[in-house]
Amino acid sequence: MVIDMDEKATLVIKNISNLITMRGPNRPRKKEEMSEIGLIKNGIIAASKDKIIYVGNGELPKDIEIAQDAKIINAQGKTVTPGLIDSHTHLVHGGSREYELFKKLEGKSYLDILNSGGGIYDTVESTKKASFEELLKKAEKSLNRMLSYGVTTVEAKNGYGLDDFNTELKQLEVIKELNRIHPVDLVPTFLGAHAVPKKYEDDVDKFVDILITEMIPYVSEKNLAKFCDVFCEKGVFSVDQSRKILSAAKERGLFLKIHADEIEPLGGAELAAELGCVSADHLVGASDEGLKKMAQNNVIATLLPTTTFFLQSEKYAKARKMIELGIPIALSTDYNPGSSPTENLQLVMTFGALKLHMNPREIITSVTINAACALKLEDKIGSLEVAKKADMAIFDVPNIEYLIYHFGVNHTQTVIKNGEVYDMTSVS
Ligand SMILES: N=CN[C@@H](CCC(=O)O)C(=O)O
Ligand SMILES: [Zn+2]
Repeated sequence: MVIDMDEKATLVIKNISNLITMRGPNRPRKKEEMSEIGLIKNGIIAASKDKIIYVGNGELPKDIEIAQDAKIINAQGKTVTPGLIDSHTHLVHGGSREYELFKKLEGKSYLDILNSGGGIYDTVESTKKASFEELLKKAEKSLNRMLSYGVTTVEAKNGYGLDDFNTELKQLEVIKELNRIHPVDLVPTFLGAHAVPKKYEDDVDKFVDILITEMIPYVSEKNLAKFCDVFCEKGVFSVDQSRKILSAAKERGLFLKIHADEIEPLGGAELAAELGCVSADHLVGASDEGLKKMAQNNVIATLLPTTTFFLQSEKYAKARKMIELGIPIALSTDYNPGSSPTENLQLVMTFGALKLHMNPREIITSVTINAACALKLEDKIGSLEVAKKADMAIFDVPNIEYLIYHFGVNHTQTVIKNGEVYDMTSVS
């Protein structure tokens, strides 16, 4: 192991029964690489403030000095992983949509509800009404919950203002403020094209034009987002409209994501490949041709199995086929008030096994290094290696298989974010 000897250790985690390092290249892992998790038995890891300075097994080398006030954690019987990364969320929104669940149970589909003016439009109304402070407090509560599940970095989208640009900006400002005050790092995504505003129903191209000429230039100038995203779906934004929006964002220096083929096979996967999107998300209906193109163009597939579950769809994304084709996979909660009202990434990992038939090592890869790649943060996070951020989760489980198997509960014992220690035993 490489050692950085200039810094004193301020945190040492020792006797780690299973240390999952995810060491390896800082790029998306695919095929068999997705099963290489860099497991160290009886591991030890040291950090100096917010950076990792040693990763190995047994004892620390003699030449690493331990600071007098260093925190020493004994992780005998525990499993340590890189801090988990939730790379697709709609964290900031007003209200909730519990009534919609029961409409779905009566047989209404997600798109039926949306097209009859409910769904996303309902959350748009609640988000418009909510003050900055109210949105901040609500999102902060969710972020605390995410941290408690071992999550240390979260992507967050706007998208509940639509043509009301001030509401979209309010959400992006909430994300910015949370990033400042909360230990979890947030990555902002501009999702102005989340649904067609009622006012532009008969002239969607007019709204696309506003996105391209007004909203995207403003967001990029003010540095309010790192990514741009579009809900490319039948009855929402077409492939052509999505292409226009994403191309304009790319020209302005934003990285691209796309909600692609969530329900219908529209050609979103093909578009992601054509435009060089960093990730294409959902993909339940993606065509085989689209998947092949994604593999050829190194587009990450962000899969959201709790959404498919909550929408009661029988068909899940074809994760095994994607892995076989060489598409790197990330797994995420898609936390949102309509189709995935959960902050629990550990639950998503269980669904990765039960519904996507991924093995435990592939699942860990999908919520660490591949999720880091989906946020273009692979140089800083996603694996436990010298010089990377001291972001880690200590789970009270004997192995990663157990973490996935004993489901619906929180296994986190401690979260380390930027070298700071957060005890989670009281919240689990
Ligand atoms: N599909 C579009 N957007 C979200 C759902 C948002 C909502 O229903 O509020 C998703 O990723 O599932
Ligand atoms: Zn989404």
